[in-house]
Amino acid sequence: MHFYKYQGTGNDFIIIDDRSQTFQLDTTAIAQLCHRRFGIGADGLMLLQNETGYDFRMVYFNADGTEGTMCGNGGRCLVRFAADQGIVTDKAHFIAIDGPHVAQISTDKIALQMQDVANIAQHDDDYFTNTGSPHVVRYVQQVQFTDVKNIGAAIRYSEAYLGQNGTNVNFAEKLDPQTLFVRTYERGVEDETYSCGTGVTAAALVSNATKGMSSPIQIKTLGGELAVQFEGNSTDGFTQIFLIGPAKHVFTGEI
Ligand SMILES: N[C@H](CCC[C@H](N)C(=O)O)C(=O)O
Repeated sequence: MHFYKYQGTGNDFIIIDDRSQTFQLDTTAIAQLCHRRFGIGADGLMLLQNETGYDFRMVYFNADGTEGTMCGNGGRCLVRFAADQGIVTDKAHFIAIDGPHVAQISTDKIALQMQDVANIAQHDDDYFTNTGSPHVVRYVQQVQFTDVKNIGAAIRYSEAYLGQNGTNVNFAEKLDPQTLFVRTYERGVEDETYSCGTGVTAAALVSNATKGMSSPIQIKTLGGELAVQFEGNSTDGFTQIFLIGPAKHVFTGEI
């Protein structure tokens, strides 16, 4: 089986061209491929499939082999892959688990439109929203010293979020009026990743609602820089949300 490895701000993915729709691996086999010691190593695995009326369909599996909800960095990487394969040129229109998406393609960046976000909930000092995947946003003083893995896991498995199969957890620090530093514990990877697209999108929208930050918001992650652009506000809802940043081919291989 031929595979491609891509990364977007250090969130890394195995991509398989499944336009022939012959992919058959089960949860255990996908988890094995994503394993960093026994496999290729990745935060997730994606399939690019054909879909009538769209340029392609995005199918996304987490590193544990389970099918995930929307993945923003994965979406950006799959758009870059589609461009590299000649499936799209400067624009992409695809369908993912949370519905249709458009993306604009340039040499160094992919700007991916995310689903509209109607509301943000507050749970004690934390905020919760769904940007295609469920996300908690917690503000901390010095995010570089936060124990993301252990505190993230405690929130992810806490009673409050069991109902929606757990949640991803973002720790955010406002660095200046336009910039956030965000670190994310990812459900399905069950560890911190270098960056999470739906997560930084959630952190940006929550920061508009609670910290008065306006669009575009620059985001620093362990894997690099992203930007989130949007219209609207938490009262009327957010629309025209774009996640913008680099997405790159790393290598190609054969299993
Ligand atoms: N890394 C992804 C999010 C994956 C969400 C997944 N962990 C889940 O909750 O199913 C991103 O860039 O948006």
